[in-house]
Amino acid sequence: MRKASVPVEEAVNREITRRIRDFYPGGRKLKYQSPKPWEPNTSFVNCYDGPKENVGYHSDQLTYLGPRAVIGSLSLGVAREFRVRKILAEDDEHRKDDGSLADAQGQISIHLPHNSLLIMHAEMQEEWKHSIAPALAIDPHPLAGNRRLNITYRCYKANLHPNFTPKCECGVPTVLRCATRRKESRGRYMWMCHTNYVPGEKGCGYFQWAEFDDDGDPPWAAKAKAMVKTQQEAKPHNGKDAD
Ligand SMILES: O=C(O)CCC(=O)C(=O)O
Ligand SMILES: [Fe+2]
Repeated sequence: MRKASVPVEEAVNREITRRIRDFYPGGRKLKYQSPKPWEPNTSFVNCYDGPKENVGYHSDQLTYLGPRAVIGSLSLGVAREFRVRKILAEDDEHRKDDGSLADAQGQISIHLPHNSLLIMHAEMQEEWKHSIAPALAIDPHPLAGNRRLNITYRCYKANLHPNFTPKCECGVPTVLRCATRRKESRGRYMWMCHTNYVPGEKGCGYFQWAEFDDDGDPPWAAKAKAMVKTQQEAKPHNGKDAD
């Protein structure tokens, strides 16, 4: 996982630069996107054992990643299908008479063969949902058999550690979400009670709009940086001290 993170980091940074240059308005990074090179410090592994195992449509949690997060996603083993669809506001004009949004949401399928890298760029989690569809049939892989392994590389921001983010009335660190439902608030970020998202549990209903500067850092970024630096300096040295 660590070994692969090196070529993944290089490829992702190369593609971020290319995307900004060739596709973003004015050749500039998006508002709230980090201007710094992408450095993954966290990864998650998923194993899909057999064709039926899947993950439904979702966007990834932004709580520790912050706005406009980039995620590198490595596929190993059995080839599977990654699907993406656009998130539309509930009041979007695309809604059909029967209330469905299916047509406008579209659906794009991306084939993910063994050893491929998919990059979820800065607009992905806020504007799109993604899933791994169940497969009707799969071609077994010589090493992995019926399994597909997926490693997502992510960059957790030190200033979004729960030591710094707002806590709700339950006393628990809140989660960061992006508003998608209503046109007027679409694209704004909010801190919300985490328990609201635990099935069967009622949270305290805590809600606060989240503010970020142009580079996606929260208002407490300078304080957080100073505290992280102090903690690092206070840590005992790992190497041997000189005699
Ligand atoms: O398996 C994949 O390619 C996607 C996994 C995923 O969406 C996730 O871990 O959030
Ligand atoms: Fe995901």
